[in-house]
Amino acid sequence: MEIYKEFNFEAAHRLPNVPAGHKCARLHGHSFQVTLVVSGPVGEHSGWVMDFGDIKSAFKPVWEQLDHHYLNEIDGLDNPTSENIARWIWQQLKPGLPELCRIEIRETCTSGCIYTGD
Ligand SMILES: Nc1nc2c(c(=O)[nH]1)N=C([C@H](O)[C@H](O)COP(=O)(O)OP(=O)(O)OP(=O)(O)O)CN2
Ligand SMILES: [Zn+2]
Repeated sequence: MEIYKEFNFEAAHRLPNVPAGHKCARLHGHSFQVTLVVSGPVGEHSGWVMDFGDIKSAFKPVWEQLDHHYLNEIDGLDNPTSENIARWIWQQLKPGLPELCRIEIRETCTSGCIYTGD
């Protein structure tokens, strides 16, 4: 079964590799939304795949690096597209949360990406 936990972080970024004149080359900010999906069997006694609180605890040190930061300054995020943010979060989180199976990033109400670690 899959379970998920949703998070928000506020951050600024600019995209350095967009074509000349692209609006996203300018410094701007988003209220990013992150959904972390974890997969596993439902425990016979616990009745859950994992405590939602354990997902929150695992993400906390990663979230602290992102929230109210200028993403381009973070090591590994010099081109902070949604896709690269998802991959970066995956790299930070997967070793300590092996049950992680999907990350969804929403940059705006209409834009985002889904990453499954491929
Ligand atoms: N594949 C990607 N495309 C774009 C990314 C990205 O991370 N991956 N990022 C941006 C910008 O950061 C931009 O802030 C968000 O893009 P966009 O959806 O164009 O934002 P709008 O709110 O202006 O969208 P509208 O629906 O057109 O109002 C750009 N592209
Ligand atoms: Zn943006």
